[in-house]
Amino acid sequence: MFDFIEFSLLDVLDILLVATLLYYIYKLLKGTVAINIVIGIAFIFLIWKITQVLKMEMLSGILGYLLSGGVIALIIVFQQEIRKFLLMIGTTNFTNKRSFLKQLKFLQTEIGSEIDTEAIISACQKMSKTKTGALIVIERTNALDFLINTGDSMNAIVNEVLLESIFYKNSPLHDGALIIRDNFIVATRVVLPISDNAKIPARFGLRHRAAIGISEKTDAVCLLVSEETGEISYIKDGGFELFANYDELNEKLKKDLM
Ligand SMILES: Nc1ncnc2c1ncn2[C@@H]1O[C@H](COP(=O)(O)OP(=O)(O)OP(=O)(O)O)[C@@H](O)[C@H]1O
Repeated sequence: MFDFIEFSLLDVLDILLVATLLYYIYKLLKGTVAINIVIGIAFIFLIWKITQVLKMEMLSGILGYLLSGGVIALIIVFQQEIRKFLLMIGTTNFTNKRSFLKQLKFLQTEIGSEIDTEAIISACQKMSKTKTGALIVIERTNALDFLINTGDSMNAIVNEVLLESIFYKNSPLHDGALIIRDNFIVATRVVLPISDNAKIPARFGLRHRAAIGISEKTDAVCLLVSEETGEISYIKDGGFELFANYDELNEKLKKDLM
């Protein structure tokens, strides 16, 4: 019955590539107003295809012109998003040899196997008690080099006291975010992209929006201590990860860094 459907290995590859592309576009646009525009365009595209199949010449012609001429308009409207998308593609595993090797799992190593999560969480606990604001970004497979340039690079092994002193209110390094790669603090005073997700409650300020922003655009995870409330937040994939206690937080972090 389905003899007319020819399906080759290339078609499978084609579908996989389109799915990957759509996934990245979705990841990039998730939570932004741009997603509504994309849904609108996808809808017009669908109607255009239907009108083509039904041979409705006039409507299909109008929609065809609209879609082809709209490409340039789209590039202008989505300038920022296209830039971020290319940046994200350019900084994923394949250009990062170290992460790429880890992805291949030849050595069965874990991305953050050596990261001293206990020291990080313990520092957060202390900063929470003193209501010291902190923003710690932990790199996973997406390289964060493009962010490091916005701050001061550093090369220090993760250490509880060091983390506390960096975020100490009078320290010249306390502002912005700190980046951890493997078990090293590789940058401080980093400026992160701010999320424009309209669903983030108004009580969360720029520190929270910055953590959400970077976790939307890359697969990095963030630990954040609020200066106002002392509350510790764990942010991943553009949202807050809930935890009941510090042991659970440590377990989650270790698992996510595998
Ligand atoms: N784009 C950014 N990248 C990195 N850090 C940022 C960024 N924007 C703000 N911050 C940090 O957040 C601090 C300001 O936090 P703000 O009070 O707006 O945030 P908040 O989410 O309300 O957090 P808190 O509960 O700690 O007040 C700044 O001093 C700076 O250190």
